[in-house]
Amino acid sequence: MILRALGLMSGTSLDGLDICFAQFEKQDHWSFQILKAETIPYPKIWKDRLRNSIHLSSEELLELNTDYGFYLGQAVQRFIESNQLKNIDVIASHGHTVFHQPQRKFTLQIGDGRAIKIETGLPVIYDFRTQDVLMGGNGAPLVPIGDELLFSQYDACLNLGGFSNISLKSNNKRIAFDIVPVNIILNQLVQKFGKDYDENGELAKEGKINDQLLSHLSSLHFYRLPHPKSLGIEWCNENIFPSFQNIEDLDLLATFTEHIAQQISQVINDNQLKNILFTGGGTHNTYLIEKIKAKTKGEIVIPEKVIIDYKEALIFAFMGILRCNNEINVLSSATGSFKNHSSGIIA
Ligand SMILES: Nc1ncnc2c1ncn2[C@@H]1O[C@H](COP(=O)(O)OP(=O)(O)OP(=O)(O)O)[C@@H](O)[C@H]1O
Ligand SMILES: CC(=O)N[C@H]1[C@@H]2OC[C@@H](O2)[C@@H](O)[C@@H]1O[C@H](C)C(=O)O
Repeated sequence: MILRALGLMSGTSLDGLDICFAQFEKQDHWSFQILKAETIPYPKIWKDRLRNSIHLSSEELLELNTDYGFYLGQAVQRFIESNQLKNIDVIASHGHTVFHQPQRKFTLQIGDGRAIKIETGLPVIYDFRTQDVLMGGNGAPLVPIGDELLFSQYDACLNLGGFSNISLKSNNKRIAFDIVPVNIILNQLVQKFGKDYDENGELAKEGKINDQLLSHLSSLHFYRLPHPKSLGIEWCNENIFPSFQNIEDLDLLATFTEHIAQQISQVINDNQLKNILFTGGGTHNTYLIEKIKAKTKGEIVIPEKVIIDYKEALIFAFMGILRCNNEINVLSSATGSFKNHSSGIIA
């Protein structure tokens, strides 16, 4: 049986809405094919509205939830029409994360799925994280189910986004954890040069590594903690940015790029990973990738661009398909909930 789904993903960097249209087939195991994928850049108004969402009153937030749902619905309807897509079984929408406090048992991804259904007339699955949080889990990471069922040929899958995270098999269980902040720091450092990101690590290449800062960064407690563990901007504000005083910007870039490469290669080497799939925007940073390759014995697999840029949206599309079949789409070994489950509200 062949099933086709549209996955919608709004990443932490607010560059735009990732849409991935893919088909999935289950024989003895699941396989996929990406048919069309696109990032729709957010207009300034939407970037501002989403960035400001944490400061809204309850009423304003409810209004944003509705407005953003219709925005998503219209964006995906335009995508369907302009690409003349047919035979779509389901739309799976991650939404935009506003709050995420699993310890207090709530997480909020806005963008009402019912509005997407009204705009498109298609079945929609949304709100993938809440059920896991209610079941004692962290509501994240969810992507490991896709790593397990669609990318099992790799020892591990590593994402280089705002933060770097990895999922891998350990004692027959898929575990996942954050490794080190990546673009959330690099992007901030290059702002002084009037850039959004350090293209191919060109600026980092020009700087000199500051050994004292490098050894301070390596000594941070987080890196010695066992999994599961995750990082957030609050951790960077407390532990990373204050150590950047009185050091040249180019040297900071060089040192932090080296730090990222060291932490990632240590995880690869410690877990004796033989082949690791790299995805997420940071995979385009050739200088960073060269550094990681130089420090590891494992094979760093760089897939085609569409997988680098759309793997998360692809996996959300896949989670939608699993949900339609009432199959498990969240792994408790990755999120910490009390059992595997099939999550997402069906609009
Ligand atoms: N050629 C390049 N050189 C260096 N960095 C790049 C390049 N292309 C993209 N990037 C980095 O990738 C980032 C976008 O990555 P991605 O879309 O995976 O982030 P995200 O979706 O916000 O992350 P997350 O998975 O944390 O939500 C850019 O902000 C930039 O830092
Ligand atoms: C709450 C939330 O939106 N978390 C995101 C975020 O962006 C990256 C990281 O933090 C990851 O844990 C998660 O998304 C990915 C897609 C996941 O759940 O696997």
